[in-house]
Amino acid sequence: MRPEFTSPFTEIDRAEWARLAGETPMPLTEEEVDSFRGLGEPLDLAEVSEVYRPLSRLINQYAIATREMHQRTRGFLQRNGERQSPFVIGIAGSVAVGKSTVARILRDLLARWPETPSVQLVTTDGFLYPTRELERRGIVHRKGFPESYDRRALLRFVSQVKAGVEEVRAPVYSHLVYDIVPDEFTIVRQPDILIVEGLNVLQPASMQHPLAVSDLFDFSVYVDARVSDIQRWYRNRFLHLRESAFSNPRSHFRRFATLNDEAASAIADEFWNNINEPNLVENIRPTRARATLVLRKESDHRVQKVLLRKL
Ligand SMILES: Nc1ncnc2c1ncn2[C@@H]1O[C@H](COP(=O)(O)OP(=O)(O)O)[C@@H](O)[C@H]1O
Ligand SMILES: CC(C)(COP(=O)(O)O)[C@@H](O)C(=O)NCCC(=O)O
Repeated sequence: MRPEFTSPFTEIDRAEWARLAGETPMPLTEEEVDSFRGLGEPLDLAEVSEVYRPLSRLINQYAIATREMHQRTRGFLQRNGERQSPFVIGIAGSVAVGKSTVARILRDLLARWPETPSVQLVTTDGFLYPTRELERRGIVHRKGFPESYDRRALLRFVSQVKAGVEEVRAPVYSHLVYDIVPDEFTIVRQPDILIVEGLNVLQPASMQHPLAVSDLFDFSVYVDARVSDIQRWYRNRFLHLRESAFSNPRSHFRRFATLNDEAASAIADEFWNNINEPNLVENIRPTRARATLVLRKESDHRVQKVLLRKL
């Protein structure tokens, strides 16, 4: 008889999860929470305290345990002088699900633990091919799909940080001009924790790419929500961006700044239906089961359920 399929995750509801913060202090002020909040997200102190404080405690436990495992391995190899390699966290999920907010909160909370004062955050958009190269490959309308990234460069970058290279540079993407910024870099200098945030960070290895960046993660988070909710968040954010980013004369989307709600919603839905939802369904969501932990958001953006990998 075939064994029953069992979920690799333990499910924890919000109330139980909130209790798991234990004695972890709640160090953030209202102003700090404001500064992490993404456009259109109702993040507040209660959300940080009940969802992200327990998560920061759990990741701290993983970081301590991983450090000990590395020490034991170095002891076994009789290479005790070697440097401790950073703990690497991946954060995945759809466009407009709020990954950047989760990443910014974790960067701040994790840096408050005495074991990991230096936490650096990098988003994978810097590893998108520049528009010129997307054009050459005929994939301009596939931005955000796995093939639109220089996966080798991303893997090289994370490998070098993990190997303890003193200074490693990541290219920078501008949402405003919708392209890579020439000669601008984020410099990563031997952090205790590196957070890598992006749509496709949990993609598995393949014949063509035998090692994936996800193979270098010590912990990963998938930010999850219903597709219909994410579409609504995407549309609302697009409407909001008309008054801010799109009004900037340098914005790639400046032609949308003067559209009324109806016309702008139609454009947002077109982007969603042609690019972002297919990418979510075909590439991103299938990687959810590979995460260490899934944060499940309800339609008000609040996390109501946490899934933690048990196998
Ligand atoms: N067209 C745009 N112009 C300016 N900022 C944008 C644009 N699209 C997205 N952003 C910003 O870029 C960041 C990343 O967005 P996204 O990739 O959708 O991930 P997420 O919403 O999961 O953080 C967010 O802070 C978002 O507000
Ligand atoms: C830049 C992105 C591909 C996300 O990059 P990430 O940092 O998640 O790798 C995405 O936010 C985006 O702009 N997608 C293009 C389609 C759109 O504008 O909706």
